[in-house]
Amino acid sequence: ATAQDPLTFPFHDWSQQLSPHHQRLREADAPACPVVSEYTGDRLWLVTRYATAKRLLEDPRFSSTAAMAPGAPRQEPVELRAPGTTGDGVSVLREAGLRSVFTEGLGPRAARRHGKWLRDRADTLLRDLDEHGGPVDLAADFALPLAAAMTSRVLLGELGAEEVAFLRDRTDLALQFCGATAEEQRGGLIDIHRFFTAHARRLADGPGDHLLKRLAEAPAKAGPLGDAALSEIAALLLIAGYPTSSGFLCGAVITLLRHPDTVARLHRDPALVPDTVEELLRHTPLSTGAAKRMATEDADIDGVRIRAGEVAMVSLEAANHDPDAFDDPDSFIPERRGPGHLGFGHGPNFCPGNRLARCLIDAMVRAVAGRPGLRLTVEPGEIRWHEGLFFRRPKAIPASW
Ligand code: HEM
Ligand SMILES: CC[C@@H]1NC(=O)[C@H](Cc2c[nH]c3ccccc23)NC1=O
Repeated sequence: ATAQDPLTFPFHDWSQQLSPHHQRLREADAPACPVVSEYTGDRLWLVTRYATAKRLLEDPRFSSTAAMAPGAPRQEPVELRAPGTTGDGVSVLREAGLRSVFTEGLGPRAARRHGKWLRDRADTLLRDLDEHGGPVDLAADFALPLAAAMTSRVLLGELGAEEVAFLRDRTDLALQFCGATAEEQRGGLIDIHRFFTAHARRLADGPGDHLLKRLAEAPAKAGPLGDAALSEIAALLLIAGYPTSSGFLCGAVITLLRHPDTVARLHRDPALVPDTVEELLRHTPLSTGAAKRMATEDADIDGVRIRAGEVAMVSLEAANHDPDAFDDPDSFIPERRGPGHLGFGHGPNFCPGNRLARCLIDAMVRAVAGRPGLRLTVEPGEIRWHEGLFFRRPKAIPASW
């Protein structure tokens, strides 16, 4: 690939097998390589090296908000914004002066508050499967219900099973590279916006102590949140919190079951759980796209000139498998020492849900380690994946004891 004949992006690596392009680009002489969006024709830069990724993500000249603005060069087929919305819930929170309520509601105290019932729920789901016996699908019957329970009780308030199914279907439709027309994808975004226009206030006023309620009740700068802002924020909690945690949890279950020796060690020594959670976040690929930042002025990244208005993307999965940062990167080694992973990004847009996400993954790991002997009943390469999703998710995880 050269600047005259750049690679198209994304690389269509819908399973946990990263595209060989990532390694090729990491080893290329340029720390940022030109790619072209397969869907928009936009020219974009792609960073795959760990060191360059960190420098770019902490550089204030590169803005995530600017990369989301209408008309910005983009990787995705359609702009992630329903008509009549800003499509930028993070800025809606900031302008309402609610960033601190938001990060507090996702912070260590919230993770401790929810940790107990999350562990109980993970354990109950797995125990019921164990007692039921026979082959199980650890996606539909374990990981997805656990991620849905977290999304409902911690983020959005008591969603019914059919509401969860509707929202999962709509986010899958909206957040994919291929598999739907642009019109259908815009329809998915509109359906999500319509759902929260109709239900955000009811959810906020409903039972439970969830983040949407705390945000609706917080004294905001310009008075309490209006319905439009509340529904944008609810859509942000869904889009940022649900396809990510459900896809990641499924992927992490597969990574764990591919390493039964680690599961056996965790059963003997639960002190290894936190390191296992971090190594799952480094090793398990989630996004098939990349974190994007627009240069707000001409900037030089490790010798590559990125001009103002151009968009540079970081493949966090490629960076997390960079051999210059992690020895033997494709091996799953919970005890490994080394730099921090980029599974939650890095810099000003570091995932504000990271504590809660770690708590969810921890609950899953403890439940699986509590019932050793659970194993995949298919080869990892035979697992089928939802093709085209921004956030990888398997169609099923066939397993048995
Ligand atoms: C395993 C689960 C999760 C993973 C792996 C994950 C990972 C990430 C990553 C890598 C980013 C940075 C994207 C970028 O740099 O452009 C991010 C951003 C974000 N995440 Fe998470 N996330 C997870 C769960 C959650 C949850 C449960 C929430 C709760 C609402 C959440 C809320 C957000 C928000 C609001 C942002 C945007 C932050 C900003 O742009 O300033 N995430 N997440
Ligand atoms: C259009 C493609 C889509 N656009 C994004 O900005 C995110 C950035 C990102 C990378 N890993 C994550 C994990 C959780 C939440 C967000 C991200 N990735 C995408 O694939």
